[in-house]
Amino acid sequence: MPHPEGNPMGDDRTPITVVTGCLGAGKTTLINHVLRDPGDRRVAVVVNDVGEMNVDTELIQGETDDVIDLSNGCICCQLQDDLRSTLSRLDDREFDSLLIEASGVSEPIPLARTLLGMDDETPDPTEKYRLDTVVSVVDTVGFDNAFDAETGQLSDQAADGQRPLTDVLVETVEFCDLLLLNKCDAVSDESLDEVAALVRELQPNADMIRTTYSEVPADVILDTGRFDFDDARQSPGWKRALAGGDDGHDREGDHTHADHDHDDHGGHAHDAGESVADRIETVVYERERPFHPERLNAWLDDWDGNLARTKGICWIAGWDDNAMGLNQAGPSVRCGPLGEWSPDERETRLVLIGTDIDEAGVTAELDRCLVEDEEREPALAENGPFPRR
Ligand SMILES: Nc1nc2c(ncn2[C@@H]2O[C@H](COP(=O)(O)OP(=O)(O)OP(=O)(O)O)[C@@H](O)[C@H]2O)c(=O)[nH]1
Repeated sequence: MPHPEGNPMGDDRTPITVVTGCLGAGKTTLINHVLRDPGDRRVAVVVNDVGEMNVDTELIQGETDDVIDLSNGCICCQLQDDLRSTLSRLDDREFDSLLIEASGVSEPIPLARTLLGMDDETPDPTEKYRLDTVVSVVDTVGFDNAFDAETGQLSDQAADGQRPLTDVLVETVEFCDLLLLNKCDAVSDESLDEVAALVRELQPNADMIRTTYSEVPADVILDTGRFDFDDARQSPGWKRALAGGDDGHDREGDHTHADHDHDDHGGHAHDAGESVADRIETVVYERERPFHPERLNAWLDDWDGNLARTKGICWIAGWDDNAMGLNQAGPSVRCGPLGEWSPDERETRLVLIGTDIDEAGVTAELDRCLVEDEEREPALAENGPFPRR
């Protein structure tokens, strides 16, 4: 079935749907489900696996002959060239939609940039294709565990030997236009509501559908005309909070006041009848004074299980020429130089998203990490704690 409003602006290029999500989330299950009942579309599939053997290709091959295997690397980095040349080789007249299953460790933004021809490499995929939909399949069981300070299961598994899975998990949620909360059969209703509320805070824009065995009709993910790169880049909850967008934040230029979403969440009183969604909070922390590196590092080490996501820039003493990007997703915390800034730009701007955050407490903790008036600013120590990777 074609896109209900026809191709956007008469665009007759072949639509691409990218399926992202962590290892084991249900991406292959989704693709097989769609291939079993694609309507009147012919669908080709590109499957990426980081290992030498692409198991998913074998799992999908039973459903269609049109499976292209890209393995032994990730299409968002090592296999970008292979992806471009594969797409250009394919005869796009043979199919109506192309599904790309990203590996469980693929970062969605570089992959989207490749598909949108934004890296100016040849062959340019946009000659034949348009990126149509980015679906993020969320393993609700894994998500629940990943952000649980007690278990923190995902954090123990190195995704590619370097990046913790929580990073990838959060990125795929933040950069998409459709979310499938999958494995709904395997979590309690309460956990599911909690995951849904947290996912919504991380990603306020994308449509969200609860699924079991990734069961959605094909036309929900194929040729939808949903994708817009700029919208997707601006949609993460932390970006909107920092920009003072429509998230209920009061930002009156008061850089010494941590703020949060009182309107949406009804303040701090957590009585028994309060829903999980009410307990998810976003706090903005802004200061024009540098952090003491050792104290900030100790605070980062002592990850508060209630904080699911912290993102933003920090001014860290000793690193005065560099805006330091802080990126925390569950127990994974990275912080390193993002680029130079001029002296009058220096400030810390952080967004903290989590459940039952004690706003005053976390603000006071962060304030204690700042360099005091009477303290001499620490010089950049050679063996200092930053960058943290
Ligand atoms: N209980 C339950 N299991 C599911 C569901 N969806 C998928 N699974 C199972 O979860 C496992 C992983 O599913 P896949 O579809 O292979 O996951 P994937 O995202 O393709 O995994 P990778 O390719 O390793 O990244 C399989 O055993 C599926 O049968 C679901 O909704 N509920």
